[in-house]
Amino acid sequence: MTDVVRLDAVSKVYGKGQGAVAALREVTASIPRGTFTAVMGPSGSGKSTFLHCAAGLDVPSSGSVRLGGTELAGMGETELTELRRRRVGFVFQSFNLIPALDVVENVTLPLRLAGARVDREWLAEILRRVGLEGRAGHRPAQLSGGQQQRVAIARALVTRPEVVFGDEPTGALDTMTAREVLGLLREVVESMGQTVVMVTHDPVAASYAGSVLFLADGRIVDAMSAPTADKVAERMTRMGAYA
Ligand SMILES: Nc1ncnc2c1ncn2[C@@H]1O[C@H](COP(=O)(O)OP(=O)(O)OP(=O)(O)O)[C@@H](O)[C@H]1O
Repeated sequence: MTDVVRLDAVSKVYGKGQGAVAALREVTASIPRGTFTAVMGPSGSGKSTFLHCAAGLDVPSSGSVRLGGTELAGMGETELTELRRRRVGFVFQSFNLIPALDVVENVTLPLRLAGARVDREWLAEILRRVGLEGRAGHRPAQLSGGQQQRVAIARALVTRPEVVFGDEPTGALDTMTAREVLGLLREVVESMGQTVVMVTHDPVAASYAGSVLFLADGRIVDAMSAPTADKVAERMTRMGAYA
């Protein structure tokens, strides 16, 4: 399997001198194509920093990040913006939809920002897959939280990105809706071959992934394949995450 994302000895230090915080310490990790990976760890362990460095949203202090074989180190802000727009999809906790735009306009926004044409067949297919075919003309305020997150997932998929990053994508949803959205993320991995990397606090959410990376104090301290919610919760407890 080819790696879509590869981090080699990535460190990230925030601040300088006495106030410096090492958020990542020499992290090496690879995410194979077509896999669903959850990133877990106690609060402050570096999960968001990992995601931001892997996605080109933040620049590591040292080390190498490669996305689909492209080295990110040394890229300027314009190049990174272009890369994020065309090759990466994002799903955030807070949906981040534009209230004045309807479903189709929100979903196709990344294409329009990138100056790319909208493939109507692909758009229809994505809307069908996320279960929004009847909602194309609705505004975000006319949709439930789960439906809004489905719009965000469709928007993340529309550019056919190499990887979709999720930052607590189910953090704002109730349990049932969260499970539906997690099921959908797993479905886009299994049936579309999409690669998904998701930061979560929730062992149940992590159990939808094919594997889990555990971060503690800026380091990857463990990995688990075929995770179950119980096994993940037990591992987190041993890390002192719930102390
Ligand atoms: N912009 C910043 N400036 C200074 N310190 C930062 C900054 N961003 C993160 N940190 C610090 O880096 C460390 C890792 O933060 P990060 O947000 O990656 O952890 P996390 O595991 O995602 O935490 P949480 O689960 O609470 O969201 C923490 O000690 C945090 O305080």
